[in-house]
Amino acid sequence: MKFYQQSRLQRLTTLRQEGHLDNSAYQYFLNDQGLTQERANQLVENQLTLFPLPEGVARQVLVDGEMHDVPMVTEEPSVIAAASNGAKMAAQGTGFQTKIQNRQMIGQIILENVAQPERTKQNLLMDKTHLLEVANAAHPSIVKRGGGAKDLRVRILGSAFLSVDLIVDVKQAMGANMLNTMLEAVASELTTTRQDNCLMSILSNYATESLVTASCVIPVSVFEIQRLAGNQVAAKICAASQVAQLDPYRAATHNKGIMNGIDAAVIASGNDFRAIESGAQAYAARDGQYRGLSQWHVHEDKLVGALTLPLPLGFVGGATKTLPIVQANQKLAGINSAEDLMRVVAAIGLAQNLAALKALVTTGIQKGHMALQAKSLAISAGATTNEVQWLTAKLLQTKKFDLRTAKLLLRKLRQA
Ligand SMILES: CC(C)(COP(=O)([O-])OP(=O)([O-])OC[C@H]1O[C@@H](n2cnc3c(N)ncnc32)[C@H](O)[C@@H]1OP(=O)([O-])[O-])[C@@H](O)C(=O)NCCC(=O)NCCSC(=O)C[C@@](C)(O)CC(=O)[O-]
Ligand SMILES: NC(=O)C1=CN([C@@H]2O[C@H](COP(=O)(O)OP(=O)(O)OC[C@H]3O[C@@H](n4cnc5c(N)ncnc54)[C@H](OP(=O)(O)O)[C@@H]3O)[C@@H](O)[C@H]2O)C=CC1
Repeated sequence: MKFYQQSRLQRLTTLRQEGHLDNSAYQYFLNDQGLTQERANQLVENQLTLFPLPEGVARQVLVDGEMHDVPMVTEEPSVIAAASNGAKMAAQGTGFQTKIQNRQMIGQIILENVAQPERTKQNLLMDKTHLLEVANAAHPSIVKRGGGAKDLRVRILGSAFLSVDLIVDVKQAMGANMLNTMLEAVASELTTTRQDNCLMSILSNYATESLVTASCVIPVSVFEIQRLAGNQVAAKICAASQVAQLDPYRAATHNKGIMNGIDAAVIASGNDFRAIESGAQAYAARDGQYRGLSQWHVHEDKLVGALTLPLPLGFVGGATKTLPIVQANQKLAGINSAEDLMRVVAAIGLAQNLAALKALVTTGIQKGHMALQAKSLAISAGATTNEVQWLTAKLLQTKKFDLRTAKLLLRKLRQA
């Protein structure tokens, strides 16, 4: 029986037997030892309750020669199936190859009312060594870990603003808090010793010093479907990716498909998904036009895809220790560092994109998506656990995926 056809308990047993869950992680998932109300009350303000979301796993995601089971948290049916589908197709070629271009965070101190921007810029740059020392003195523990402030750059914004950009090696953390501490120390130094007008200081989520690329090369024969030859499907996937380079209306949806996978994996990893979303969207508009983050082309008889985006993810810090499930997820995913996480999350984004594009240019999205969405429709219509399977099957038969039809069918079942 396929993994996704098994019951939840069977799936957990399979993962344990295959060695992907150790006993503590297995017990954690089995007994649903989620967040307690007490812990939640310590995490956010005015806490009322917990908001549960389903967590599933995309299986056998081949990244740099290693298989990963990637936990994904999402409310949307078909996302995890699509990620698994994309990963399966990629594994029939090279799997995903990844490259981390850098892993540093950028923070900004904004100066306002700068009378002589170019002169101030040069003065600040001359003071770079001292300012880096001030930054590092504000967070000495990261320096002991081999990280810390590494560079300082200055950009003139408009006629009277300057951005003093601090570049920090944050090691295994996402680094927002440590960066903000450093930035405020440097801002205070600028105000007191140089009388600069500091408007604000905060890290930038446009994390262009934390770029990662995932790519894959897949024989076009993998894409053969019904009447369409593999090379025809591959050509259509390339054409779809080209449209996302030309049209922001299509690019936004193309990128939503990528973020279906990325957000779900990022949430499961306990990272700040708003930070990742904002960085990815800014990067998509980096040359002044908003474009698709991934591109596909055919080379000889292979489909070649690549996705590059900023993924400043943390393996420690943030919610990675405060949400107990994150440690179980890290074990399940076989992730041991921030770099592992960046590679796997980028791969999931490309897998998700491939599955969506293939569906769009062949059967259309509704066939696969609605087959899985029908279950949600059945639940929305009020079906009980015992009725869901019957109603889902009926909806697929009628091919009418609306609430009215679902309610009507359910009423008929109950009257029978
Ligand atoms: C839905 C599928 C996967 C069906 O896929 P399929 O090809 O019709 O079915 P299949 O039975 O041949 O399955 C192929 C593989 O998919 C996986 N798979 C198949 N079913 C399951 C399942 N129940 N649970 C877990 N995994 C599943 C699994 O890996 C399976 O291989 P197998 O293990 O059988 O050898 C396919 O049609 C697909 O990938 N569609 C894309 C769906 C999608 O992208 N959904 C997101 C919502 S739409 C959206 O928000 C984004 C979008 C589309 O707008 C982005 C864009 O426009 O670019
Ligand atoms: N714009 C944004 O995106 C903003 C985001 N945030 C939030 O900030 C949080 C992330 O900030 P972050 O600074 O990462 O998290 P934390 O404040 O949790 O700090 C991480 C800490 O982990 C410790 N640590 C232990 N081992 C390591 C290691 N190997 N490498 C690096 N650090 C290690 C360090 O402390 P020590 O060395 O002292 O042990 C480090 O300061 C998220 O919750 C995010 O939502 C906050 C403000 C703005």
